[in-house]
Amino acid sequence: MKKIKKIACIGAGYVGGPTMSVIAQKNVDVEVTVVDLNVARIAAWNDGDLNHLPVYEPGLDDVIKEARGRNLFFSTDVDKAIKEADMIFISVNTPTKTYGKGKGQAADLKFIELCARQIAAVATSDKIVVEKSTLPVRTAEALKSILDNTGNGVNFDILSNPEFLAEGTAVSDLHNPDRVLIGGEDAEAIEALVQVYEAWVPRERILTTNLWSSELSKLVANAFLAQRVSSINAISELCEVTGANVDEVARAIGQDSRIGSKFLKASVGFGGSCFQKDILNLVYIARSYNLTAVADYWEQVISLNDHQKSRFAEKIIQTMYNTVNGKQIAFLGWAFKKDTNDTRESAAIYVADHLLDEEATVIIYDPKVSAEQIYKDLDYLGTRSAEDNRRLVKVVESHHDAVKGAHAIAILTEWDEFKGYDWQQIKNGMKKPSFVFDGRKILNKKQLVNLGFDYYSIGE
Ligand SMILES: NC(=O)C1=CN([C@@H]2O[C@H](COP(=O)(O)OP(=O)(O)OC[C@H]3O[C@@H](n4cnc5c(N)ncnc54)[C@H](O)[C@@H]3O)[C@@H](O)[C@H]2O)C=CC1
Ligand SMILES: O=C(O)[C@H]1O[C@H](OP(=O)(O)OP(=O)(O)OC[C@H]2O[C@@H](n3ccc(=O)[nH]c3=O)[C@H](O)[C@@H]2O)[C@H](O)[C@@H](O)[C@@H]1O
Repeated sequence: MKKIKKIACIGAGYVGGPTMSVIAQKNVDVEVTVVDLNVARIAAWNDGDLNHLPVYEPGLDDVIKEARGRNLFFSTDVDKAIKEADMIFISVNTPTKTYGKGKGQAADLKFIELCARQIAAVATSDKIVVEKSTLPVRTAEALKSILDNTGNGVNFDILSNPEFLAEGTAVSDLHNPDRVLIGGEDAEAIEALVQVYEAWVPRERILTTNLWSSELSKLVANAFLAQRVSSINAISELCEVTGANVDEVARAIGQDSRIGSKFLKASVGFGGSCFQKDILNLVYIARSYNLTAVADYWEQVISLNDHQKSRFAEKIIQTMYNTVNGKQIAFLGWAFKKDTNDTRESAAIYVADHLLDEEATVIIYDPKVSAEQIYKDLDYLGTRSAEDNRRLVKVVESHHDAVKGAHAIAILTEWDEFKGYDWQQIKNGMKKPSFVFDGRKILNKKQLVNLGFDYYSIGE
């Protein structure tokens, strides 16, 4: 059995960076090199100041401190890393297509294909190629075809090893995964990857399947998780009109061990780079096999999520006497969830866009997201000019500056620090009546009502 000595990973993003760091941390005798075309990103991974890492994840700095320079390296020299490695992870982005056939639904595989072509062109020895990115089922077939037809006669084994980490808890998810999934055809290649994970993951948690089950399971896992959020969010609207409380309903149903208590927190809507993208991908695959009922079923998870985001924005407008024009609305949080600086598909972007259409002034504070990123997110929508976004939106460095003189506060991310603020002091500095719209259900309703806030929380 061949023991892996050198690993390369193409793509130093939210998955490639943390995943490879932990693999290196736990496999001291394996040299791990993470490569990326993005020079600034690699420079940030190599930065001596660990506060400058390109990905913010609790605990990641300690892992990097331990492994970087020992057996973990970050580089822009993709060819060299490919050439030297026995095993190559592909962890590049697979966004939703924005053009051509499948636009708005299918996964854009151009980055994956580029990696395959580069591996094929450069490799001079046998490689195990591991799909770490989330991919449509049967992508391995395409990869194999590119590698075998343009390669230098070397042997490529393809494995699927989707990643299940969640952002904000990436390091603990990687240290202690519910399961590791490996799909493949070649027993030796599978065993080589099993050995890498066995350095810290108990063998019974490493599942091996055929390639197609592994690729599909990743899309299905995300679809089921997102479906739970949309299901509870659908119930949150029903709670608001019936007098039920969605947290109480979630607790009551979650105690049923068949239902389970996790992922039942009603919110302003799910975000993140993957849930929507992966469901759209699943829908596209189902449609391409003419499975209309299956596609329609999963598409509803996204429709409900869109509804939840716009419903929250509408609630703010209606409650504030049907106009927010010129009113100052403080946003606490911009990231798609707490403990990450990632803003991709964050509900905050869409809620802000809706309010800006009504000419509200939005003042944003997020502990980890930069002003540059926030403007980039809004400009990307193309709803209004960059100039108008800067006229209507201010990004501030402290929550004090966001809430001072505000007509309303909207909670868009569940950062823990928001709970500990001096809400009496906040109230004193706000316009009256002072509204709070809690899109994350993190504040103490009784306390806020006692302080005289007009408090709205989803699902109550
Ligand atoms: N973000 C997450 O929490 C999770 C993401 N995934 C999946 O993992 C994959 C990667 O996601 P992220 O890490 O979030 O993406 P990302 O966008 O943060 O990172 C991808 C990186 O790949 C680089 N890249 C693209 N093409 C390249 C090439 N030809 N050569 C070298 N570098 C190249 C990009 O410059 C970028 O830095 C996606 O398929 C995603 O669906 C899976 C589980 C969790
Ligand atoms: O493929 C991926 O990218 C990853 O997608 C999700 O991870 P992530 O998006 O990082 O974060 P989650 O904790 O799943 O949250 C997703 C969104 O749902 C929201 N959410 C989650 C749970 C909940 O009960 N309610 C709720 O509104 C979160 O606030 C967030 O906006 C999955 O949980 C990971 O297993 C998967 O690897």
